[in-house]
Amino acid sequence: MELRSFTGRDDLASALARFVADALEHRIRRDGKAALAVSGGRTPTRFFEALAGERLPWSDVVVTLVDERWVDEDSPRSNAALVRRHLLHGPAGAAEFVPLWRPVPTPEDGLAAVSAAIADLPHPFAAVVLGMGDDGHTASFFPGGDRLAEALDPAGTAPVLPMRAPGAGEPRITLTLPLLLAADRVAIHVEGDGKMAVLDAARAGDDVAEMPVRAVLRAAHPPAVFWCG
Ligand SMILES: O=C(O)[C@H](O)[C@@H](O)[C@H](O)[C@H](O)COP(=O)(O)O
Repeated sequence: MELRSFTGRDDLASALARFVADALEHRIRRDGKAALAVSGGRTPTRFFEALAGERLPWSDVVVTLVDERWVDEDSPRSNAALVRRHLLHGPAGAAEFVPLWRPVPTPEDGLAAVSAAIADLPHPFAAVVLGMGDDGHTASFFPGGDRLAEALDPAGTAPVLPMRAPGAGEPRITLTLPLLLAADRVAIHVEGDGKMAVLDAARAGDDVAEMPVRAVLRAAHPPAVFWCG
């Protein structure tokens, strides 16, 4: 992995926004459209606001999520609601947004529709921004996840899978590893000394089932890790 360290959260947010905006501009110049997949959780808010301030041809950008909790957008746990609130406003509101949640009871019920919507996006993605949990999960690749091996299979062909895991809270839906790693640029965004300790532990071992983020750290085209203390 390539570590990019910052002294403050705002500096990190600006640099990550530029890293993503460069990738989007490049893909738009080449293909006319570009897709971006972002993570939810608590970390990305500042980055979303910085990215929303980038001058981009936003109507040529499609935004989706790396993963989603199976909750409607009124829930405080909805990643889609977070993206709408902090990224898709002002000029960035012209971007198309493809959410991963559908108003059906389970991720299995929504899987066909979500898979079709993801297949329709411009591929490969220009950029993917991942987060990381204290248990070493990334996207919804959780330790103990019921479909973890399938989601991490480098030869897997499903773009999207449901995921249930003890540490996941509600059922989830996630883009799969090969789709994410095919992106032009992959970043992992982590903040705080605790997350750096988790990253160090991940780098020190091999067992992907124990810390699934290892599958991303060891990718042939390794991610850029954006970190600040
Ligand atoms: O929906 C989610 O939960 C995420 O996409 C997930 O993979 C997240 O990136 C990590 O759990 C880190 O979350 P925090 O930023 O809240 O620590």
